[in-house]
Amino acid sequence: MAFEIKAKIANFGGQLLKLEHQSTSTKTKMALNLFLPPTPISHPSDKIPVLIFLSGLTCTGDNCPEKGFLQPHAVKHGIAVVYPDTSPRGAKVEGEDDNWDFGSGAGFYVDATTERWRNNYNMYTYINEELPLELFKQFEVLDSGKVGITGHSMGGHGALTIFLKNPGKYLSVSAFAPISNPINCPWGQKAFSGYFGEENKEKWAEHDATELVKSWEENETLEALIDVGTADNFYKQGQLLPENFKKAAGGKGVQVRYQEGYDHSYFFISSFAGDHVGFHAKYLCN
Ligand SMILES: N[C@@H](CCC(=O)N[C@@H](CS)C(=O)NCC(=O)O)C(=O)O
Repeated sequence: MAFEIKAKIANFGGQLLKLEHQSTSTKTKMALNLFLPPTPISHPSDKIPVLIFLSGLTCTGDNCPEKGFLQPHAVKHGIAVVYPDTSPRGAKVEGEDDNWDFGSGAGFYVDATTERWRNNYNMYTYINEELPLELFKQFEVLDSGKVGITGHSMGGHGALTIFLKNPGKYLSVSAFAPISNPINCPWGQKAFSGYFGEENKEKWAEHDATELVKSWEENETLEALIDVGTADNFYKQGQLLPENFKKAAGGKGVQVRYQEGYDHSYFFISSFAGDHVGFHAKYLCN
């Protein structure tokens, strides 16, 4: 459904709109932030390209605009940034608030198939279909043909899988410390067991970037940009496994950069936000 504009906040010369709407995918109210760069815009279509940023575990759509700061770089390139939430909230699913890495704040950008979760936990459809449809309907200035996707950690997993599952729909993809091979890490195994069931391994593979990239044939190239900090404890614990993704991608052009001394936090994201927005601008702004 249409968005209610709860607030407009001046930010880096543009405006951060705090939006809320009723979602048919999650059957809950969903909050998000939309950052609009200042006009005039100078893109061939006269519309504003869009970059979707998917956040990680425990986050809402507020963490990144408040601490990740993609906005000044988006202003430089004339790009809008969408910061959605990471799960439904208040769906009243039994146990949804019991874990920080499963349930609320941890929707994993999948459509759940298990009885308990499937009514509300449909973040794949929400992000990939409902949200853009509603945004392009209400904000006609946004360019529906110029959309890129990025994200952090669980959101990096969301960005990579949503990009790979929809060839041609998104023009660019990047990720900060993504969960790159969820079927082989504790976070992913816990989430996929809950959302798909322990036995449904076929479904698990459908939402695993490392599995998906093996069959990626779009021109045989995949110019993804991935950054991972070498001091990231989740990387050290084997939750992220970017090396598995890189290996599975073979010579397809995936760039994985290991950033010396950086951890998993938004200090890391803000440090490389400019590189990522610039990377997307190459594909979105021509
Ligand atoms: N709460 C977790 C940490 C979760 C965490 O680090 N989440 C990341 C995303 S995977 C994050 O960005 N958290 C929010 C923040 O730092 O603003 C813990 O206690 O280990």
